[in-house]
Amino acid sequence: MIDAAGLRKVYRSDGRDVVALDRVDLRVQEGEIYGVVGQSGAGKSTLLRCVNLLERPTEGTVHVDGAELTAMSGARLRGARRGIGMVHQHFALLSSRTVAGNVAFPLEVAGVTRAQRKRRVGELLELVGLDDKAKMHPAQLSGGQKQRVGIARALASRPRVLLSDEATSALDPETTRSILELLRELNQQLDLTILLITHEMEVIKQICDSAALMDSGRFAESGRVLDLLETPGSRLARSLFPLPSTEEGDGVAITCTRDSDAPLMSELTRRFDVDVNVLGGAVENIAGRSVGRLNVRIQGDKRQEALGYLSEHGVLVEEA
Ligand SMILES: Nc1ncnc2c1ncn2[C@@H]1O[C@H](COP(=O)(O)OP(=O)(O)OP(=O)(O)O)[C@@H](O)[C@H]1O
Repeated sequence: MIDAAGLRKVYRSDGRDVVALDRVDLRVQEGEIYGVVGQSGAGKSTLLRCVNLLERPTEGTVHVDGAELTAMSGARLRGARRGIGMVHQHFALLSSRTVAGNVAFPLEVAGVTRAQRKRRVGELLELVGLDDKAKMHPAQLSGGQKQRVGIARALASRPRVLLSDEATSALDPETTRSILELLRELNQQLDLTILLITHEMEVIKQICDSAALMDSGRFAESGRVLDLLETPGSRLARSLFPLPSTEEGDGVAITCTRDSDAPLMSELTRRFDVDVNVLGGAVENIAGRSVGRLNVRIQGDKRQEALGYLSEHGVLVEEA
């Protein structure tokens, strides 16, 4: 759905070049939620702005829904952009307009008739759970409600793709969760493809199917979240699901991302006559799946065979 290839963006600042994007390849499949996470200055906002051509990349191409945006300009580009909604960290609402007036704004710009606007605004406010707030002004709303207005406005022209620029960064944890749940519902109900940027691992954990870790204008890692969790040494996996640290130096970290019918631990002790000691760990819901990460100590003559057995059964085994 989104295919950006070889994206480079160089800004000229104070007489020197700043490379904000350094040959980034991004592929977001139709219907998925893709999160880009990284520290401040990593290039996340630049990437998002290059995807909808608010910023023209210095090099590289961007295709969205099969159309090459980098080959367009003027009215054609503005038309293509209607298929891409955007939500902002600080909501970007018009304070003089009501909630309904804010949501109607892009429809007015697009020349939609008054009757159609009214119907569409009603549908959109219902979709985001604000049908009783139509006549209020942004100043009368909570942060979460403002973001719901921002989301409704972004969906006004029925885009197939939604870009989210730190949509939950200004919100408290509980409101963040409810906005993320809303995004997940919209993704499923409307088959909406979502590309979001964030600096919060929780966002990736809660709703993303795929993710990339951005560092100095590049993707240090990218892929399906569950695949990354099964990738030895993945930084993203470690940040997503850190293992509780233990005093023991000989622990083995094991990560299990699939449901297993086999009682693996008791099988280990039976088959290989090893002692298994759980030093710490947790089970969390990540990308819609229960993922377990344990720090264990396995002792016995057949320790290596036991670890091999775990690997054969799809468990990621990382020795200290
Ligand atoms: N218009 C600009 N002119 C010059 N340099 C810029 C411009 N916009 C961004 N940069 C630089 O490009 C780099 C990437 O910035 P960008 O805003 O994309 O990072 P980010 O990961 O989104 O950071 P943050 O989370 O703080 O918004 C930074 O070094 C930044 O200073």
